[in-house]
Amino acid sequence: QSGEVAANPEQYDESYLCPVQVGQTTLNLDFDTGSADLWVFSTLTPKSESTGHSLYNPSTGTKKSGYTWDISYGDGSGASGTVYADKVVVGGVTATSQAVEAATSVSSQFEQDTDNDGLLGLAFSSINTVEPQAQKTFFDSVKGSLAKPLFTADLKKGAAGTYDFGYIDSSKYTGSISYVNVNTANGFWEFTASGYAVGSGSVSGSVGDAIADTGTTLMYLPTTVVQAYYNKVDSADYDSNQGGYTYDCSENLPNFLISLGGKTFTVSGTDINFAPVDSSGETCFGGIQENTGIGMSILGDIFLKSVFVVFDQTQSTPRLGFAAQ
Ligand SMILES: O=C(CN1CCCCC1)Nc1ccc2c(c1)OCO2
Repeated sequence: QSGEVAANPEQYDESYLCPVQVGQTTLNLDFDTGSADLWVFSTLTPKSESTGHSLYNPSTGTKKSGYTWDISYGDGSGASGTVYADKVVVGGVTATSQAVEAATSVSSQFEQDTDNDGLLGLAFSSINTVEPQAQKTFFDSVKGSLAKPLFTADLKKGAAGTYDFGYIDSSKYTGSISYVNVNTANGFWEFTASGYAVGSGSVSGSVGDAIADTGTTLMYLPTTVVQAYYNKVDSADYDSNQGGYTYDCSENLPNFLISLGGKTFTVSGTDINFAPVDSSGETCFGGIQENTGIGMSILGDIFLKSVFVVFDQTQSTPRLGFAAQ
């Protein structure tokens, strides 16, 4: 089988939500290549936490007795609950007995984002949080039945993009796809990014160890790289109250160039201009921030909306393919 699903941006492209049939209900889920749990708001979630969300009703599923899950994300958000097996359909691709993690508790960030009805993890199943037995991601559940064991991400700035499962749609990118090998030891789509440049010119240095993470809004890079970037933005400075680099919204940001698999990709300065820090619209928060404390760089949506990405398990070593879109 193969299929295509829309990826609809929230305000400021904070995250992208995709319609997914879970049991007999369609939910809008955040496809997250940085985690491996498929969890949903449910009729088991306290009403005080689930108002405004679409809810999965586990009555259509088969309860996995004694199974629980509990996930915490890098931004401090999290959720936990119990586990059911049920039908999950994404863009016409069907997992007939997918582990569906029903939330019995969610953190305030999820409670407040009423567009988001849960997450569909697309990292490696080795980091799934279900106890006493880790469960397969949706991709792992359907991989064997896909025309090709791969999926692609084509996210866009302020417009609906797509995730495709089982095929590469050559109309969604330009030029050739350049591939890098993935290290799955940490359960992420992790690879080594090469040189970078600020503004224009030839790339140099090295961004290094990085993950492709559709569930993270921004780009988190080494301090040296981030300082080199904001040195080219006159009004920029690190604002500890905001927890990152801010600048005058009126200032034009330089492009950021990064070399992956021997090909240089350009993230436009307009894409790096993330959002105002408050309703006055005077000061803006940058889409490139420091990776301090994370342990690797994260190429999140700010980067991914500039490229077409292939998450490829056609070979014994998984690969990431990047092309300009
Ligand atoms: O937490 C996430 C992504 N997460 C995906 C699931 C929804 C909530 C956001 N990313 C992240 C990962 C590491 C970080 C970070 C953010 O901020 C600083 O370090």
